[in-house]
Amino acid sequence: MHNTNTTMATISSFRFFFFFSSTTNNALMILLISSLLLCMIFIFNKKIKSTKLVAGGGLLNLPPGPPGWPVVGNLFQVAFAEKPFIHHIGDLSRMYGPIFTLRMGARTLIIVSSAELAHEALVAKGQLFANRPTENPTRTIFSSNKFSVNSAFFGPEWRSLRRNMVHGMLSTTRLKEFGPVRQEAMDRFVDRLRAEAQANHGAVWVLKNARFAVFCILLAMCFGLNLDEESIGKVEQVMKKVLITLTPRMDDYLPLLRPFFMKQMKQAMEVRKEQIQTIVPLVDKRRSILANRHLHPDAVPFSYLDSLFDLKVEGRKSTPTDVELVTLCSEFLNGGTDTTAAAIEWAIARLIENPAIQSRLYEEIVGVAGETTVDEKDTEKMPYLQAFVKELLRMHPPTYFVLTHAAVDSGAKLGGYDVPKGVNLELYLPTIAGDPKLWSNPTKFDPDRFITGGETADITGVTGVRMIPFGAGRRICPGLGMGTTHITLMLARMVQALEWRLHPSTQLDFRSKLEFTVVMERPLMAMVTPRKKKN
Ligand code: HEM
Repeated sequence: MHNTNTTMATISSFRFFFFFSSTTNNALMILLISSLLLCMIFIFNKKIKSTKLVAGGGLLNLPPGPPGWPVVGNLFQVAFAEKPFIHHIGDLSRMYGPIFTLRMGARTLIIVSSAELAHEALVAKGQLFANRPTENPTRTIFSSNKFSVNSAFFGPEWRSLRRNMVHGMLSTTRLKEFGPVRQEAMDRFVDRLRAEAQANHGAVWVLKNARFAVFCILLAMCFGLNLDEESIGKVEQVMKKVLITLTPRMDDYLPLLRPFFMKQMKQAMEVRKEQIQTIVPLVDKRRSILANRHLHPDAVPFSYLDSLFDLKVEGRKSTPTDVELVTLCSEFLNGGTDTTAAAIEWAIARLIENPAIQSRLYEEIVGVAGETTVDEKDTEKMPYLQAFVKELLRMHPPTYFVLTHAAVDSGAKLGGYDVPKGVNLELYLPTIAGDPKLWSNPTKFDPDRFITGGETADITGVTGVRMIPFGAGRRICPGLGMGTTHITLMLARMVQALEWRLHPSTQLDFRSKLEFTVVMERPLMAMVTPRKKKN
């Protein structure tokens, strides 16, 4: 999820309407709304004639905007709607087809929602649409002027950063080296769940615990430091603040309003300062360990940060500065935390909904691991668990959209339509993985579709797009392997150690909301019972 350190902030790029609920000053509000009107009238007249333009009518069942002002209808409806318009993308694509244009203030978004067009954009014409759009001033600061893998323009700088992340840290070999770190983090995770259950009559918060567990692993991989829980918690809080700060605001869509957002900009700068003050000491600590290895025989042998210290980036003379290291490390931490935790929350909800699936998973785990604690090698021998994770990512991709893409050059065409250079290209995932033309009974959660059902899915999208929870093509998530490893191992450990049931005071509710990633609208509180054997 994904700008800057923000896998997720870009993905939640439609949450700017929340701004309204947090503004208290009425006079400022009136001023803002009048400026907004003026802006709409004067700025947004250029049209992309070739794709269908959603002109307000139909969206959220509100009356259409005045003729000739397509943006007015949309922006107002989006800004004042109680529900995020993101929930209406499916309706919009049914109405306007798999490619349409939305005008959001000064930004133009082309929304793509079919497998065919996603394949064309990301794979067949991947090179043409592998760029990222320009950023707002807040993001530019947090991304050190687009010096991160997810935010960099398509070009040599991006290639160097991405190659380093993949080979330096996310390759299969590196992933294996960090097996013991994951195993230890999983032991602590299961202990935490047991302790929380014991203290709360069997109840546990799924998302919060999963988030913390995966954050611990990523932190160890990123800095190669063994931190205590309190220090980990502090870094986690700062990273959360960063994500909140990067949530798009009204002035991102209407830059003329920026003078009214000076206070928010100042607050953002304070968060950036706090982020730097929190991360730089970790960078220094690792530097000192590397300089005095003989004094730290138990130190983690390698970390992502180590690969960055001497990184030669194409087209640059110097290695990354400390502030740039903060940006790159934050991207690493944020990229895999909320995405994985969200997947775990949905997974547990599905296990609670389907006790038969839960029993089958447990039996598979016991059948392979026996009396021992299940590990990564065991999970490779568990076809049902693998199918469960695939089905999970099909029905509950942790993000609604891949990160925003953009055309590298002018003249690019998608589905026969023009895609101008400065436009945001947004690929919507749920309509692809839920397409009845591609999947049998797509609304049913059924891991067996991948076993007895004969359905297949190449989640990289190379051989055809059917479900692409990690995107596809040049910008595909480099953490695909690590993300699925974490989800699979966490689930195996959670099911082996505990039996999961619904908390009596709650109902299962599969509605979703955006909180950096797509999480359950009502955070899942589950009841757990330790399995007889102590794992
Ligand atoms: C379940 C886990 C994860 C999911 C569902 C996920 C999903 C995604 C998606 C949809 C994208 C956008 C692809 C595009 O723009 O076409 C992305 C990009 C990215 N992800 Fe992940 N991700 C996960 C885990 C991770 C992890 C563990 C890391 C690293 C530690 C990571 C780092 C990144 C980076 C750096 C990018 C930007 C790639 C680029 O622009 O070249 N992600 N991810």
